[in-house]
Amino acid sequence: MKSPVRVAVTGAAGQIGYSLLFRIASGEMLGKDQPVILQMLELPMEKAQAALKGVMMELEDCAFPLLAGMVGTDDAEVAFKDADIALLVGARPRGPGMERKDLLLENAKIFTAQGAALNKVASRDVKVLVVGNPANTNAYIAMKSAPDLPAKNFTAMLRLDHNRALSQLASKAGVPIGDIRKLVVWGNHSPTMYPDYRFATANGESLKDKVNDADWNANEFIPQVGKRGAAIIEARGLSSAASAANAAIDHIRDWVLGSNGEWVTMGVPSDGSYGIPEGIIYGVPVITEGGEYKRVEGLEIDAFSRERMDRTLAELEEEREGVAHLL
Ligand SMILES: NC(=O)c1ccc[n+]([C@@H]2O[C@H](COP(=O)([O-])OP(=O)(O)OC[C@H]3O[C@@H](n4cnc5c(N)ncnc54)[C@H](O)[C@@H]3O)[C@@H](O)[C@H]2O)c1
Ligand SMILES: O=C(O)C[C@H](O)C(=O)O
Repeated sequence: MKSPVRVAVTGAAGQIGYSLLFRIASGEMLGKDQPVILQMLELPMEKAQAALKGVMMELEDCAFPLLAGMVGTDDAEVAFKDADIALLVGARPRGPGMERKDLLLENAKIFTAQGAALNKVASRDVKVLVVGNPANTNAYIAMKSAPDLPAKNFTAMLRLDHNRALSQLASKAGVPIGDIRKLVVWGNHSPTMYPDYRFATANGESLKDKVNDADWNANEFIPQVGKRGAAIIEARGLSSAASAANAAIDHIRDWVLGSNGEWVTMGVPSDGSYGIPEGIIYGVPVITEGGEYKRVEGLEIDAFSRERMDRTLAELEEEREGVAHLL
């Protein structure tokens, strides 16, 4: 039997938490042979703590053989103690009509405090995934607030965007989702993101050549993927939860267990490649192996792509400026 992995989840009693925790405990994230200890953080408020207690009762009632322990707390240093993986979900979500920018300052404070707590008590190898919005900039804040941890350990979730793009492309090209390779979503998890299917293939065939529709790309695919979060909020009255939890599972599973040579999108601190200034947390194509991610390098960036990539970068730089006084 493997020794248990400590998985911290913040916002554990929220919508995403409720879709996420049970799948982690059942082995869908780290494997059916990997015991986990769930370390769950919620706000120090009676209602949030009561809801967390209820979630823990339900976890108990599932009798998951892989669930080797549980901690429920309102103290980040307890939740992050020796954590191997930290899923930073807890933050205020957007409501109808709100832009991600509206959340920036409100949620930023959470990530300075949680970055500092991770810095103090988490495993030095902790893998951090920020889901709470604005996810890229929150990951940047947490990374900057944790100077003793390697910057590469901090990532933001663009996997939901990647998965959304996969579905849309599969439907347009008339190919099974599982056949699609080499898709990427560049940049910020916001409407400026750039889903890029120029390199995508299905069974070796170029999907750009197959689809051959620049108008669809510019006027349907890119905006629809970018605005999908708002469309879900409009339809549900609540932001996406099950699909977000699913993407978080995909992101961590691939990071830990490997992507078998396939491209996946992760928001990671830039190394300066592709004209993205170092340190900015930007969605890029990566291949994961042995618990590490490696950027796909040397892709050609044409003029259309450059313009899109610079636009989403400009937004990230603006967000970074907006929180500079907190760091
Ligand atoms: N990156 C993505 O693709 C993506 C997708 C969907 C949602 N999101 C974001 O994820 C976040 C959570 O969404 P949700 O629908 O679960 O929201 P929710 O309101 O249902 O749950 C959030 C939970 O976090 C808790 N919380 C708030 N501040 C906290 C703190 N400082 N420490 C611990 N817990 C805290 C709240 O009490 C609440 O239970 C939102 O910011 C949302 O916008 C991101
Ligand atoms: O769009 C939102 O605010 C929620 C989430 O980020 C999403 O993309 O569904």
